[in-house]
Amino acid sequence: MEIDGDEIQQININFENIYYTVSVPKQKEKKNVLKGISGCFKSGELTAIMGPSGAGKSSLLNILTGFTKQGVKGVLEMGEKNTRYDGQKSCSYILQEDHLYPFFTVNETMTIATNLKISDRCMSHDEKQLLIDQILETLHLTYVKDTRCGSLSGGQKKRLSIALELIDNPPILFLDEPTTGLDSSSSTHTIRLLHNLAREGRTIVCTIHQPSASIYEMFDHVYALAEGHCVYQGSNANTIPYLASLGLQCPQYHSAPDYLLEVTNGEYGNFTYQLAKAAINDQWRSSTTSVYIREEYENSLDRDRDRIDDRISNDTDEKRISVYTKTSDEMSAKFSLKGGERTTPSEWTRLWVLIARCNVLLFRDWTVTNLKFLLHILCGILIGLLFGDSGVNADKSISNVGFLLINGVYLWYTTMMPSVLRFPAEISILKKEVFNNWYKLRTYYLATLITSTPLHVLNTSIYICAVYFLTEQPPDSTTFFKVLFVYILVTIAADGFGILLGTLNNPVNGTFFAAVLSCFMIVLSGFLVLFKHMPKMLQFISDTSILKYSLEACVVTVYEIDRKDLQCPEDVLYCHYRKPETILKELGMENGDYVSNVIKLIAQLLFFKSMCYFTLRRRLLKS
Ligand SMILES: Nc1ncnc2c1ncn2[C@@H]1O[C@H](COP(=O)(O)OP(=O)(O)OP(=O)(O)O)[C@@H](O)[C@H]1O
Repeated sequence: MEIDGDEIQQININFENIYYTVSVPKQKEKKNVLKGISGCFKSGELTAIMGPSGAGKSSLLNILTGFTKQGVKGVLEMGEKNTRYDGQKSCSYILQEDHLYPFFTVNETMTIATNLKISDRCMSHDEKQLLIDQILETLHLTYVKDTRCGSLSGGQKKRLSIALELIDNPPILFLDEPTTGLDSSSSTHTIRLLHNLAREGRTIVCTIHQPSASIYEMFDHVYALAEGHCVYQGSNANTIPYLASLGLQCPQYHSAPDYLLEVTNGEYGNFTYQLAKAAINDQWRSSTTSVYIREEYENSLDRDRDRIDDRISNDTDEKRISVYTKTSDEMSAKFSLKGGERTTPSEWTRLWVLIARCNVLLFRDWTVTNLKFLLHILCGILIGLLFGDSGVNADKSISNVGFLLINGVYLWYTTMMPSVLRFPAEISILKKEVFNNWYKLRTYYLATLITSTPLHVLNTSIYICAVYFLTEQPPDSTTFFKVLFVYILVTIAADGFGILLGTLNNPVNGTFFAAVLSCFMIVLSGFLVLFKHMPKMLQFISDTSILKYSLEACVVTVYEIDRKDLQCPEDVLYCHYRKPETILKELGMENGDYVSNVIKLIAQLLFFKSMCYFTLRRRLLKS
């Protein structure tokens, strides 16, 4: 099978006078995180953004990727001068943590990503599989192709995260601390891989905390930050000569990255200002600089001169070429099947891919589906047995109203609580995928709605079937389906309410607010405190309780005016609630109407669901 080769677009990133300020709570003055830094990250080079903790590395990366826009001033250009910067469209951002679904295998994860990124019109299924196989081979992941992501090692997860972003062959790759959490051999492997990918013409930029000397040597360009200033921009080999030019002689047995970090950390005094001034000069990036330095420092100590010379000769292009030629050739041979003009699938196609992914996830994560089924059946039987024949027994009518409320409360809680925790857990994956243009947020949200709704209907039906018949509610199908419909609406609304709280708060606060607000909803449902007994000025609050509408809709359905009298047990002398209308009057629901309550339920449900989308969007932008 032959697919035309795909040229990698060569894009340089230029930035000038980047200032980034943030507001700090309880402080009048804004904090200057980046203080007018400039630089150029070239295609075909692997760039390291280095510096001590808090220097502004992540802030710079977030600005370059387009993640951070607020509080940023300066010029960012991509490619030719004056080209409009649209980092988000041309780059992929690989975050520090590897956010992968643990229930999918490596091959499945790659297939889903390929289907989301490449249209079927430009690549057949077999061609996509070939592309996946090649990327996996290049990243040494073929042997774990059928392993679930949850069982991968840290290094394998990192390589898979890179593999996922290589599918659409982005010209720019940003990585936030790609070696964090990896052992030294995995770290070296990952950086070597990035180096090779850069050699194909990509612009690869990563932040790195404290690279070893061998890792440092693989970076073509080093951009060091300290206190928001650029304190060095140049090749790895020029680091020591650069510092020496400012009188900072690297001690014997110190590696260049260690010494650079020590200097930027202020271990030899505060040189930030001098370094920032000297770093404006970008002569340190070119290999010719090395020759210049050799002359410049001819008079330095023999030991230092030897080291400088060693560094310079190590960095000659000749050496680089001899080391990487083989790998580059291998890589280009492998990537010759990357595909010609690639088009992205429509959002409609992506929707189906996401629906399929959500469905598989639901069935693989047995705690979400099987356990819920089982619990609904067990709880349905238990609650049904507890309330016994309350549906027909006139002596148990008050218990039966309690039963109609308890059903709503049970379904509300069991649906809302997992939903509060669901999106905080998924937000990182969502953030990564939406930002890297896998799909739009609305497509994802629609897919989750489409997948979760049938599950809510099924769970509610299982529970209601058990309790309805065990408690001997009216046996006609119309009443059954009317009651079932009300509880389905409660369940779907609970899901929306949970997601809303989950996206507005962190999980701890989310569950706290969910519990407190639900308690109020129960109290305001019109059963524990009758509506007529509520203070007049507070009656309107009960309108916010979704459980009030569900209870009223169920009570007016079960105790409709023309229902026959309820049975009074022989051993009971007097049954006050024998006539259904007595119950309705007692609860103040004699004028209650099923349809209007259902409309209010639907309105609340739609409100929660649409608010969820906006809060999710806000949360995504904020994080
Ligand atoms: N949104 C923000 N609000 C307040 N302070 C911020 C914000 N963003 C960054 N900062 C501050 O700016 C400084 C630089 O942060 P940044 O995360 O860029 O540093 P870093 O070099 O990546 O550090 P590390 O290596 O520890 O991750 C820190 O002091 C941080 O507290």
